[in-house]
Amino acid sequence: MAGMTTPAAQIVDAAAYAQAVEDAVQASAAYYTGGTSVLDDDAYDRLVRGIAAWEAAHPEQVLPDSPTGKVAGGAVEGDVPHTVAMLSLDNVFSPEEFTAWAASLARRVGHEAERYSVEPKLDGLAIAARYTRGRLTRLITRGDGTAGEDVTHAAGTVDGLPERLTEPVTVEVRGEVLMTTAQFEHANEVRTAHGGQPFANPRNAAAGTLRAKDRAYTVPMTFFGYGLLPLADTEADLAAALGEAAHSDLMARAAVLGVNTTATTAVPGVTADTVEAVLARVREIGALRPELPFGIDGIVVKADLAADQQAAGSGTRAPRWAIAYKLPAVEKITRLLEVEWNVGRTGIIAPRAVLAPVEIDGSTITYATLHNPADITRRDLRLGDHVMVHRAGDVIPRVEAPVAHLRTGEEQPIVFPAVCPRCGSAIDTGEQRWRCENGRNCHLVASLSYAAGRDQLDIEGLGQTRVVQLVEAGLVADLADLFTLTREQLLGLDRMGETSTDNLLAALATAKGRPLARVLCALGVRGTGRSMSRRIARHFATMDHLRAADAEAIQRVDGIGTEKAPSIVAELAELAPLIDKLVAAGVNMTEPGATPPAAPAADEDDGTTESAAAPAGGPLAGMTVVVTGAMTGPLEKLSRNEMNELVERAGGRSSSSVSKKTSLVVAGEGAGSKRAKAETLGVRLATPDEFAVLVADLIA
Ligand SMILES: NC(=O)c1ccc[n+]([C@@H]2O[C@H](COP(=O)([O-])OP(=O)(O)OC[C@H]3O[C@@H](n4cnc5c(N)ncnc54)[C@H](O)[C@@H]3O)[C@@H](O)[C@H]2O)c1
Ligand SMILES: [Zn+2]
Repeated sequence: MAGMTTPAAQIVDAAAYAQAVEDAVQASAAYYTGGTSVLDDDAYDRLVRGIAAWEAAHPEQVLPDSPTGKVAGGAVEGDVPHTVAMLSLDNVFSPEEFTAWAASLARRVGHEAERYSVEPKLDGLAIAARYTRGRLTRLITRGDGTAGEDVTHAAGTVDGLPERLTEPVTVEVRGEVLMTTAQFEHANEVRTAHGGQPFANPRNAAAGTLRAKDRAYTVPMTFFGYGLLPLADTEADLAAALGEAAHSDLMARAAVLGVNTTATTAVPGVTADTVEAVLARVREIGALRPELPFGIDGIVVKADLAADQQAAGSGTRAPRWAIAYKLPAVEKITRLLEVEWNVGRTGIIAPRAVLAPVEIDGSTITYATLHNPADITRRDLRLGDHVMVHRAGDVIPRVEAPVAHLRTGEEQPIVFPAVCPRCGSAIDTGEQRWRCENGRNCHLVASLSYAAGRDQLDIEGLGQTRVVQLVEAGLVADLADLFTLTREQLLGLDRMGETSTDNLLAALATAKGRPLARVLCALGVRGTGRSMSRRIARHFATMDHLRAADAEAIQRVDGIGTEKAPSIVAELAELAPLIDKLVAAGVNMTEPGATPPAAPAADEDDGTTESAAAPAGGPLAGMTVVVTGAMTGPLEKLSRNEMNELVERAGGRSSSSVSKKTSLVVAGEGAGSKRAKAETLGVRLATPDEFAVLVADLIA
């Protein structure tokens, strides 16, 4: 995440400068008040950088309305004066820029900052909550920094901002009001049900909702505190204590008072003693960002000690003792050109948005997921809409919502298919995700290619082209047909010589002996992927035991809940004829090394029985292992899936994320954030070679 400072907009003359100032002020006003800016953050930042560059070259022409150097770009006002100014933050975009900032802070303070506090930069809006003798009496927005707007009407709709503190103290709590992803989805659902336009993203939704009065409905938001300070009538001892406390102590104090803080999240505020430690934490928070249930746009680093903060002081726009380390923007506005309906290997018909190409965090995005038809309706999307597109990490990009006030009236409704776009069969619309009634047979090529893939039955020589050939020749109508192919049938195909025929037959014979976990995965039971298939196979040991299980018994498998269990039962029922056919063709239906679960005793029906199938011993017994980076040495040829299988064969549990519960991280070359996280958490690390020694008996 180095050096992605937004390039400046090019401003060529005074007229363009004046226009840019007007545009920026307008966008800012919309952004902070109603949540309807026509610019995404990147476009806004580019504009402001262009304005700043022009002003640096033409200092005598700076317009009084210019957004530079002002809180909220000077675009908002308020009438409730703040006790202490509520400022913005300056930004850095790279480790180098952060290091330079830390050095400049050291020069101001006279020594290096004693300690830093490192917190996520929550992407909502700042608010001051005043408590009088423990009761919430006033809510005020940041406004222009000196005075804000009274939004006390929102009290009671913000989770984490209690109406009463646990102690009868008089204090001001500052923090961010935002909508979690779930709250945002809910807000748009409620809003569109009331005939309103959906909000483009959670931040806009929070801004619009906080200021709205007298709405027919309320939608919840969430508060995270990041400041605690005295008010004019705060008791003197408490006022003095708050003024001298380190930021980290104030946060602990806020939590004790009952205020929500980042301590409750996957990215709690921490302290760090050195610039290196700060940067390590920045990397960790950046890596966790795609998984967080709320938006963050960076990391805030503060001098932790009150003395250091006082020595550094504040400017008019931002304090000098804190800095925002910005992460790349994950949202851009672009146009929705078309919606495609694609049939997947299990017959699911999924809508996909075709977008005007847009660059987000270094990648050009042209497609985004639209989930399902109900989701399209809920978001009130139309063809031709400007849409906010979200993309974080490796997660598939998604359309958040239309930027509804940019509509021209030319937008067209999205037409849902009446029949399967692939085979013309009827569509089962009974569930959120629509499905072709032809099921797995609709897109047979996709389902067979998947089943033959490396992490499933691993049938060498059976690539997509060959699958198409077999299907078109009418030799294969389902997965089981593969295993009854004859030499003559194969030799009759184009480009199939003696050697390739023998090789394919040998590969099919090998595939018949794969463990149950691989067979389950190849069947493509909806709602189960590779690791879930392994857990199910280990738990039940044989297909017969699995097929005999009801929803309750399936719920005993780690990670299967009340929702998933019945759908797995239904899937297995649907697959029964195919499974019978596979058995008849001689395909293995057992999991080596696993033992079937004992019938539950009459007195233990609490559903918490541990899997009896896990091998009792093994070199990794009781350990949770994460594999990251490229494998080398004896493990070089193993895919990530095969590494996870190896971990489980050795009695361990494989996991993809590092936490305090992780026992071991196998870190190969190129391991990044997971290794960093293991190091900060003190989790044991092993190289691929060291790990190979540990499990030597299993890889012979
Ligand atoms: N799209 C638009 O039209 C538009 C218009 C104006 C501004 N913006 C965006 O807003 C940003 C600038 O806004 P800003 O002045 O609010 O500043 P900022 O968002 O860069 O930083 C200051 C704010 O960070 C927040 N914050 C979150 N977590 C915090 C923590 N742990 N500690 C302290 N503060 C924390 C506070 O609300 C604080 O006011 C830019 O990124 C810009 O792109 C966009
Ligand atoms: Zn179909």
